[in-house]
Amino acid sequence: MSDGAADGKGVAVRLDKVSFSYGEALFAFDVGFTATQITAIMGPSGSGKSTLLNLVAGFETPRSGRVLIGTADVGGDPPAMRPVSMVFQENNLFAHLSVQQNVGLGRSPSLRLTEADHADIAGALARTGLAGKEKRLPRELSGGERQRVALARVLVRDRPVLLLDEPFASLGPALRDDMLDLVASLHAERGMTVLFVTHQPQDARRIAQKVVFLDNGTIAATGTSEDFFAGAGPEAFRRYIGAGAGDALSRDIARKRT
Ligand SMILES: Nc1ncnc2c1ncn2[C@@H]1O[C@H](COP(=O)(O)OP(=O)(O)OP(=O)(O)O)[C@@H](O)[C@H]1O
Repeated sequence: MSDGAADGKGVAVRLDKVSFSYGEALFAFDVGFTATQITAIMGPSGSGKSTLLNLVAGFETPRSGRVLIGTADVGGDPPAMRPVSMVFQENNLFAHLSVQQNVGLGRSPSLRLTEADHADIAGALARTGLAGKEKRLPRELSGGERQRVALARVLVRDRPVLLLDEPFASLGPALRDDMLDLVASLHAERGMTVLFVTHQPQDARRIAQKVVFLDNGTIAATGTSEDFFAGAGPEAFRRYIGAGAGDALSRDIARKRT
């Protein structure tokens, strides 16, 4: 792991004048993410949300600029060395490994696990509501349970930065709320810095303190989620979430304040 980014408690993440391209598609990111907060990353399809996460995770390398996690420039570190965990919309698990083994990978890529590791894995499985399902294969789980396994692995990996790339987008609304509440409570316990890509305004409002809004490969606006969802965010953001959604969210906030 890189210097300046201890396990556990979240550390700030900064993309310092980062430029990147996929052929014609250009990206310019200059943005900071506050330590120990949850920031929702929103924006139209193709605006660069996953690209931004991939630059932080190390799956992509900036053409110029620096990626800072804590005080460390991690630009030269491969993904496995970076102090981050990542959960995608799907395919987070190895199909041929049991739940317990998939979680164990968060501690040891070779699955050489100590008694203490096994105890931590059991604790993480219990914490995410998976006790009793240790021996199952991913195909023997529901979509929500598979994402719980991914979150259990995040717990045993215990890195200070968590990257979530639309992890619950394929789940129904009630289950999505359960999963978001689980993320919020894990965040309250561990205090990691969370970058949460979502298209769902209500999901961002439910758990995020900040919003970063992307448009066309750049950071179009940043602010608190309260301001964004109370209508003080930029016009482009209001257009993106739709006037109706914005009004409903404003009413919701007004109700909560009284
Ligand atoms: N591996 C790749 N090779 C070439 N182009 C890519 C690659 N990954 C993404 N792109 C392009 O880069 C742009 C940004 O993609 P990205 O996945 O970051 O957007 P996004 O905001 O996450 O979109 P969505 O909301 O649809 O998931 C898109 O135009 C996309 O086609």
